[in-house]
Amino acid sequence: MAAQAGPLVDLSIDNDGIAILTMNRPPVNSLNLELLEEIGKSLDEVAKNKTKSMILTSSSPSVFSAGLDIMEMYKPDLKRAEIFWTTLQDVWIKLFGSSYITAAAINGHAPAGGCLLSMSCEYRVMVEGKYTIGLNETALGIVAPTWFMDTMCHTIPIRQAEYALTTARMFTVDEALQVGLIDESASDKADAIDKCKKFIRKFDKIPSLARAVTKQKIREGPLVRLQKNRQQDTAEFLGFLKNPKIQQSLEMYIQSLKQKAAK
Ligand SMILES: CCCCCCCCCCCC/C=C/CC(=O)SCCNC(=O)CCNC(=O)[C@H](O)C(C)(C)COP(=O)(O)OP(=O)(O)OC[C@H]1O[C@@H](n2cnc3c(N)ncnc32)[C@H](O)[C@@H]1OP(=O)(O)O
Repeated sequence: MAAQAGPLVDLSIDNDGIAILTMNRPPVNSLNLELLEEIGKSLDEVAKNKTKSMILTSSSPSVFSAGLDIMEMYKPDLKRAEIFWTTLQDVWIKLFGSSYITAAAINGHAPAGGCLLSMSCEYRVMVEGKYTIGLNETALGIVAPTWFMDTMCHTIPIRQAEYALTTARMFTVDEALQVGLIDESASDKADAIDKCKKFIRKFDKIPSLARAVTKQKIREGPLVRLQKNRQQDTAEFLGFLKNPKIQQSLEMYIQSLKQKAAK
């Protein structure tokens, strides 16, 4: 993978007071420990500055995020893997549980962890094109953690979520729109950001405390479930990494990605 140039995230505040958080880890914004740490710090910054809303997007022209960095899971140093996993949990808790308004301008592919980040926002606009979005873990021979599943069940009907999760379904933009996995499509990134801003402006006349408490209450179930089971969730992840069959599946998957990239 190409060497990193520049910061892993960019956090800017526009004239309307909306924070734009841009992931910037070329080539595909795969979520390694350092990127997750930077996303976490930016989410803290947005919360601390009492910014009213945030739009999550990517600097890549074709990938929102490729999900978790497979190299964090392949033959890992277990101490780092533990920190990696707890950092991912923290990012999800901060984003899914945030009191400020969140929207994702999905300007490219959003598999697995990329889909999770976007589903953790309150609104999703995806750029039209040959991009796909979904939780594809079972195709890799791995099982999405319960909180990934909860997040999907919070986004689309449970029957559709079960079908999508078990079949590792990657949705096209039109299919995602039809099932409600995304809320709108857009012609390009600028249009996606505009549409996210239009969503954010819907709250101009809604008292912010009432909005925030309502959001937190409706999201309470999945959040409490992870908070109560964090250690077990981490232990399951580490146990999974120690399983030779899983390591073999990951190795084959990495090879297939590399072969595809070399074509
Ligand atoms: C059995 C019971 C167990 C019970 C307990 C379970 C508990 C454990 C839970 C564990 C859960 C773990 C959860 C994981 C969630 C994830 O997020 S896994 C990651 C899944 N992601 C993917 O599958 C995406 C793979 N990537 C792609 O499909 C494509 O790259 C793309 C569509 C995103 C973009 O395509 P394109 O623009 O054509 O780029 P490429 O040429 O494919 O890639 C460029 C470059 O990037 C490397 N790469 C791509 N994705 C990743 C990644 N996710 N991680 C690391 N690296 C990645 C790719 O290999 C290329 O590298 P090189 O240039 O060849 O070096």
